[in-house]
Amino acid sequence: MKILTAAQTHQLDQATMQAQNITSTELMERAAGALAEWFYGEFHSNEAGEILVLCGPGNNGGDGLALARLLHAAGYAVRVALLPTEKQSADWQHNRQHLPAAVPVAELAAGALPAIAPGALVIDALFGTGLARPLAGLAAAVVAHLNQARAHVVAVDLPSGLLADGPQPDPGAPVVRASYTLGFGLPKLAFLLPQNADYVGEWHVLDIGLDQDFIDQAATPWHFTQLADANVALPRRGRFGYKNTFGHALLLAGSRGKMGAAVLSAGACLRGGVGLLTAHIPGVGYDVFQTTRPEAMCLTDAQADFVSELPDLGPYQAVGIGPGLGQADATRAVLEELLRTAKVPLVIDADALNLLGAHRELLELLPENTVLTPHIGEFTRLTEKAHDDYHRLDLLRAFIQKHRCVVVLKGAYTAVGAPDGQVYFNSTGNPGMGTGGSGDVLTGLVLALRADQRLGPLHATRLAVLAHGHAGDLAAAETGEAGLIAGDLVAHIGPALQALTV
Ligand SMILES: NC(=O)C1=CN([C@@H]2O[C@H](COP(=O)(O)OP(=O)(O)OC[C@H]3O[C@@H](n4cnc5c(N)ncnc54)[C@H](OP(=O)(O)O)[C@@H]3O)[C@@H](O)[C@H]2O)[C@H](O)CC1
Ligand SMILES: [K+]
Repeated sequence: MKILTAAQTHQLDQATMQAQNITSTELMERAAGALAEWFYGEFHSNEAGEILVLCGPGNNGGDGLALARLLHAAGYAVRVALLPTEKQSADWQHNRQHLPAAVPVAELAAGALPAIAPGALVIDALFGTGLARPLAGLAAAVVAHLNQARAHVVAVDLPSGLLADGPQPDPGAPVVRASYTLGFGLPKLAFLLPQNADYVGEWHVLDIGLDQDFIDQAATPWHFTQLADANVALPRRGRFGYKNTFGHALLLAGSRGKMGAAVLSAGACLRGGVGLLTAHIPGVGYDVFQTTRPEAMCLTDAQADFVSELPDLGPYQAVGIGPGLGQADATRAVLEELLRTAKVPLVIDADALNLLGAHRELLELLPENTVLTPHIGEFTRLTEKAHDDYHRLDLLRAFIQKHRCVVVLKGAYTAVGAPDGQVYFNSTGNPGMGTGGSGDVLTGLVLALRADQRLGPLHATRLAVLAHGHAGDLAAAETGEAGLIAGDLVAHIGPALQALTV
């Protein structure tokens, strides 16, 4: 699914009207209908209490007026408060005229803002994608008043005051803190960034039949990967597939006290469908590794406590390095030798990323399409401290294009960046996955899919991220989010991949 800018969204509206030969009023009616359907499912008219609809002067306010009419017709108690302005959009006027007289309407005024009881339902239809500048004056006062009220706010299209696609020009200007945000057609970039989470709340995208041809042709670096995405499905295993098709992977992992990372990562690689797995680990880990992962082969390093040797890479179709590795100088040398000599896909995580961050000259050695899987802290060590989430995305795009690699920037909506600068946000996963070892599991899964000879680098990585999150969702359904541990992720990789197989 693509993510478009506010400007592209306006063009998409126009293209939809043209292609489907409908008026903007009809499109607004569809939007309001979709909003109302969501409401019927979420809040029963007997329990909703009186719903306050705050309407701005543009089409966002028009959506609010149309929704107020539909909710009133469906038996909800509704009142409307209008932001006074000199001009209103044509569809606003149409929907104002069609609002039944039985719905109370008031104009918002500075000294007389409407009383909002705690827990009341409020629909925020003040501003959407037409926001042209930070909120000030009466509009800002209304939003501040609303945020203080501790109401349940449902934002239409965007929380008012928030830009769809870029940072706030005035961080001091107020933005509605919504419990729910209901967008149309496609998610917005703003929905996916942690800095906006308190404004956006739980978001949903409602289908209003927007023109697919326009969407297909629209240029954007931003995408949203969902379970149903055909581009990231796992091909079924042919009856005559054999171990070589699925590859022989090498995993360099573990150090004294961190052998669990190697065990978890190896487990994920095996459950990810790799043909064969060999782990190269420090001597200290031999017993624990062979006992817990009898399906894998095991090479032990001359050093007991850390990895100091690179084995012959001849037999392998992909190499992963990093989980639990430590940052010994001899380990840095192994990483350097790997980068200089590997002819097969590489997956780099955890302490191997920290070594890259501490020795940035090594970044020049990264083979094309190497997969790096940093969390935000590790990414900062590779680049610089971002001043906000949008800046971090700029840094991500600059990094992937410069180094021609695939970066998995881990977070609530993990972003997979490709060497051509395209970025794919992941939709699966839950907060229970913020637990030790979760990243090691992802590394093992990416490694398995990079070893799979049927998948390209981006396909393998996006699929691994999607399946990892889905495994987390399947696991959390059994354990709850708090009880989720990384081993549960490993146990659910099989069913998660099964669900993604075509
Ligand atoms: N496909 C869709 O997404 C559909 C979206 N719809 C809805 O339409 C809005 C976008 O409507 P638009 O009229 O373009 O914009 P807004 O309603 O968000 O706001 C425009 C008006 O607000 C004024 N404005 C802008 N910024 C400020 C501000 N900081 N303070 C005060 N006033 C502001 C602006 O006035 P100008 O002076 O800038 O001209 C406009 O009056 C979208 O979000 C959806 O909700 C359609 O209903 C259906 C399809
Ligand atoms: K809004």
